[in-house]
Amino acid sequence: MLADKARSPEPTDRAQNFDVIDPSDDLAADTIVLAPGEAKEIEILARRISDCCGHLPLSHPNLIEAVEVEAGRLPATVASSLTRYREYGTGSGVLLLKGLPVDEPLPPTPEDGAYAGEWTDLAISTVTELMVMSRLGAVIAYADEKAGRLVQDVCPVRGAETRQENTGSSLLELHTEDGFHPNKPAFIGLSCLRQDHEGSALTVAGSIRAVLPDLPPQTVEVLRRPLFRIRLSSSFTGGEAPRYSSLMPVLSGPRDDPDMCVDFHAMESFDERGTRALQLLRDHLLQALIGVAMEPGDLLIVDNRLAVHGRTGFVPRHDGRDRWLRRCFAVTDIRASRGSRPPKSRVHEPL
Ligand SMILES: O=C(O)CCC(=O)C(=O)O
Ligand SMILES: [Fe+2]
Repeated sequence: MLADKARSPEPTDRAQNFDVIDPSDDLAADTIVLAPGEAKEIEILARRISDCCGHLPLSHPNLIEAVEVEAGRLPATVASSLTRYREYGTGSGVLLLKGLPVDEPLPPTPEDGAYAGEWTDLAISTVTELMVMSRLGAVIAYADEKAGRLVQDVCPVRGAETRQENTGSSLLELHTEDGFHPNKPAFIGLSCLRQDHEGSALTVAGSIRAVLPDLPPQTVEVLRRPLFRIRLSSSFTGGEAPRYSSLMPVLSGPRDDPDMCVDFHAMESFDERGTRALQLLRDHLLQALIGVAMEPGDLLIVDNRLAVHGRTGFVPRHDGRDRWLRRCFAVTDIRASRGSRPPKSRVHEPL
């Protein structure tokens, strides 16, 4: 549903909010709400993994294998919705699972953006996310980013408020995750451990499927040309001199159901038509954004080939109870990246 233009935020609000958001209606078709009994079943699977493999690091191949075996035992409703999502995607480009089991009591939200305890302290949510993502592909990470952790913390860090990274708390611009990476994730899982204090932060997403019919044909033609490049995220370069992807198109693949790779903060075109086409694509995506106020037990899975995502701004308090999501990536072809990973490792070597 489109927001009333008359209610569009004033320019000063733009640092915190996207113009068009409807948090509720549009996502109902792409939301699975688990019954308490199903959550319990998943919790039992997760405990089984922490019992057998709690002594292993999370990225150990034996642990990943055990996760994939248990993922085969997920409740049928969850498993079949994940199979359908993997095969066909959704119009919104996301799937939202609600009511997943969570760890209790929860430790304080990490102050520095990375949980310092053992993964077994958060065994239920960690293994649950890994099992779900394993039904969509092979879970992977990047050594360059977040210390190569398979399940990463997403929480506000003092001093990083305005950074275009998930450690920030002002508006996070729409982006394909790691769009500059030759082996970018196909799916991103964002699970919620703790909501922001005001319950106002929305994870937003916009799908090419939602906007393609309305994009002018000449804009689509420009977006299909390799006129664009993406600056590597500062989480990859660690603040060193900027590095860029090679030139790429924004849209690729079949004309009636293309893939999209775009980043409205870090992508540029040297061609004026490219710059205009990017702006028009963003305008259309803003009109089609869905927003989710992530609550504990939610897992939002973004199809990174179909949809961009971002986040509205929020105000952290740094009191140990700030917003806390956990992120996990999956690729559909693990063999494709074998040259960039050590043997048996799911963690990509630095770019
Ligand atoms: O904080 C959010 O809701 C999204 C953050 C994000 O884009 C990410 O972690 O990749
Ligand atoms: Fe992201």
